[in-house]
Amino acid sequence: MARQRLREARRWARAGAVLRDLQERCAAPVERLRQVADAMVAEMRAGLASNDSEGDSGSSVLLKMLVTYVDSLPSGDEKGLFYALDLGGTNFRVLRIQFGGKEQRIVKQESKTVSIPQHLMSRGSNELFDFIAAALAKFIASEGEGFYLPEGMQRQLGFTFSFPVKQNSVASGTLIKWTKGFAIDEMVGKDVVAELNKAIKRQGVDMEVTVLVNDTVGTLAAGRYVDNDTVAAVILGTGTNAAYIEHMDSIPKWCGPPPESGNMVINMEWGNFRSTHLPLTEFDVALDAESLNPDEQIYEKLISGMYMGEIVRRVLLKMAQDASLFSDNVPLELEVPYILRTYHVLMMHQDTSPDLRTVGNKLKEVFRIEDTCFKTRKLVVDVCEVVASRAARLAAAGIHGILKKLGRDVASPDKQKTVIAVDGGVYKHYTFFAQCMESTLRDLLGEGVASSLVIKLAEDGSGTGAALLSASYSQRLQAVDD
Ligand SMILES: Nc1ncnc2c1ncn2[C@@H]1O[C@H](COP(=O)(O)OP(=O)(O)O)[C@@H](O)[C@H]1O
Ligand SMILES: O=P(O)(O)OC[C@H]1O[C@@H](O)[C@H](O)[C@@H](O)[C@@H]1O
Repeated sequence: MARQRLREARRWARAGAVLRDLQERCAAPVERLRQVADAMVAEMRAGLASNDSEGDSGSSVLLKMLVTYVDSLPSGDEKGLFYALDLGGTNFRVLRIQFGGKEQRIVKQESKTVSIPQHLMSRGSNELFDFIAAALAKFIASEGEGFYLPEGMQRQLGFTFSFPVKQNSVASGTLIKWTKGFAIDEMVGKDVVAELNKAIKRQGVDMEVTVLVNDTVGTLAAGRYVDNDTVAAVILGTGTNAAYIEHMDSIPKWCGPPPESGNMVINMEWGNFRSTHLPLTEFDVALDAESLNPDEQIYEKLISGMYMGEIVRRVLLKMAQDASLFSDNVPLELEVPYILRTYHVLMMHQDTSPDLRTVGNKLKEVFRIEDTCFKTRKLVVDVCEVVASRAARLAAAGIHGILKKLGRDVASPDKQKTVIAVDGGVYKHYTFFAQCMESTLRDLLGEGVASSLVIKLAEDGSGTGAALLSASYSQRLQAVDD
């Protein structure tokens, strides 16, 4: 018995050592976050100055700081029926909105979400776009009461594409590289609007793509539609990214006449950020090496939904191997990459039951680990907390970087309000993450400055924003034709 207790004590000591090491390596104190924010600003400047950032995925510049050709955001006067197609990392959505101008704003809106079959993420581009166009055709066929298309008008579509694109105009652009779980090699370098248009034609649908935007740009447009003080948008979903409104005189790589507004929305593609100040662990290094895009999107792999669950799994696997945390043999499912979703992590992390019953159920459901004791469940929660806290704090540092670049990290004499629109399944559903990110931002800014900063959920903003931009740019084209 005594030997058994000794063995037991040693096991817990080893498991505890893995946790303490993780806590040390994931530590993101405020001073380190300030260094991350400063590094983000430096990379923003580099991406705005370097032309090679726009082109190939092999460019030396970390942040592509992509010019979006969106130089003016919705005025609120948008009128008419517009469609949007929002292709994200996990789902895609089709939506239609009847805009009623300044007074009526959004008169009616309908949408349908479709999860993207895993196999379509790595097959041919025709299969992916035919699948999307077929869903779009079906959705258009269900257009009912309350949506009015003027006689002879073609239906118009805003296309939100949540991957890095080199824009050639507001309505066309070529795929620079895939990220998250996509890997359709033959599509890299192709014009994504041309691919969609061909698939729409194959469906016999008469529709024109009037804008191509990143989901951060769509979210920014949607944020601005409800609050004129919106200056940036952040996505914390399957992947992560940010867009913001830059002044033309701060974009050295821009050549040609400046747009009338004097502003340009920049798609930062901040997921590709990296810095020696980022707290990386052996688990992050191994995850990156075994990912679809090794050595890329390092910041994204630390903070977004596709990866948080996988990091937690890797830590639990080490605890199982080094300390026989769950039993003498390692459960087979614990070795399966990406079997643990961020969705599971938030469910376990936010378990308030006295015996952590939800944690026990998730361990059973995902890894077929039965009869865990409270101490084991508590350790699992502690691992979730470390991974989610690091992610949320690093996201706050990124936002602090944008505020610094815009000079909005200091108190303004007129107490100017700054709004940042945020969307994505992690921010929307992972309450602890959102709260930790916002409290970290307050620590970084200080209460004075933080009191004029608003972080606002722009629910499904990327699709709404794409429809809005489709409306505002087609009206702009109309004005030019008249
Ligand atoms: N309750 C939840 N429901 C759906 N996704 C969630 C939830 N909680 C966290 N997530 C995470 O959010 C990500 C999906 O983000 P979302 O913005 O919905 O899709 P997309 O990235 O395709 O735009 C996934 O990585 C998922 O793990
Ligand atoms: O909405 P999602 O799928 O989480 O995408 C967020 C970001 O994911 C990144 O991987 C893409 O490079 C960005 O373009 C995108 O904005």
